[in-house]
Amino acid sequence: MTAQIIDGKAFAGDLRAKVAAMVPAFRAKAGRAPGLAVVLVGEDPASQVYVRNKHKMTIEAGMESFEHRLPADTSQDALIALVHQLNADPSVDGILVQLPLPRQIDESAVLAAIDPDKDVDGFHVVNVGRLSTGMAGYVPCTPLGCVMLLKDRLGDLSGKDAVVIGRSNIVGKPMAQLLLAENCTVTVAHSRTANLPEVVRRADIVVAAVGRPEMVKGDWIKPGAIVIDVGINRVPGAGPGKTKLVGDVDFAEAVEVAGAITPVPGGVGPMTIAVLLRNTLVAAHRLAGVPYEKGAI
Ligand SMILES: Nc1nc(=O)c2c([nH]1)NC[C@@H]1CN(c3ccc(C(=O)N[C@@H](CCC(=O)O)C(=O)O)cc3)C=[N+]21
Repeated sequence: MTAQIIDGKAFAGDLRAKVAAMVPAFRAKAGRAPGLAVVLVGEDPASQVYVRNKHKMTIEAGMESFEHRLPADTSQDALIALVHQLNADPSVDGILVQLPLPRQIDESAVLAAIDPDKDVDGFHVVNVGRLSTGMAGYVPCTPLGCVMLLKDRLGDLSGKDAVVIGRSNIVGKPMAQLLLAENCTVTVAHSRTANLPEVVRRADIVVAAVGRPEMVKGDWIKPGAIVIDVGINRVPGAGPGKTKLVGDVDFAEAVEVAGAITPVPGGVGPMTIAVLLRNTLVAAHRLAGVPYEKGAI
């Protein structure tokens, strides 16, 4: 049996269209567009591509995009001063500080400076706490996008065995919290997990978020399982000087065993930006006091 390919790019396109469709009504009620501020420190080429795409898609959704590009040698105090300015700016509903940050800057200090009610990335400890205690807050975009793909495929996730490979604050841990909230039985595996292939073989749902190219092999997958590949790894491609993107899952092998699988690229990646716009729309409603129908998107 060959797995169904989960088209994250198409799903993300639909989600962005739904967000865009809700913007005019928000504008009419609030008298302004939702606004997203993105802060990029330094010149990392991959980060620049991502920030450019995000800007384009924010505009396409009818929202305001505020870009702040700072030099690589920016001080922590200067960055935090900008965050405070964005916290106070009534035209800004969402603030995203692109990670990773240069060495001289303490990431946790910067994230802590963001107003939790503008923290559309869901990285502030207040939102981490809200997620883990079941309160309404902002949920990190990548794991929320993964859950949307899973629910679209499976409907109710109750009672499913889920294995999350990776324990980062950005994907692994919030992913585990979200799956728990969906009544999955959740295992979080990581680099010290004993018998990882065996652990993964138990799972109805596998989420791979470790950043190791093609680590998860086909014979680790239970036949029919749903495989969500969060990895985006650039590796040498066909021919000199060429590169290609691969996930954390050996796609060619896993596609022969899984029930459904996300490709890389075109799987989870595009969902991240779509959910960012969705979170910004929600933040705009909350901050402007415009009612937002829970679960509208
Ligand atoms: N504060 C913060 N929030 C983030 O959400 C954040 C961040 N920092 N730092 C960097 C990572 C990376 N990230 C991606 C978003 C979209 C794609 C994406 O759309 N990928 C496409 C295309 C990939 C390509 O062609 O390069 C795909 O997988 O199909 C990938 C990666 C968000 N990040």
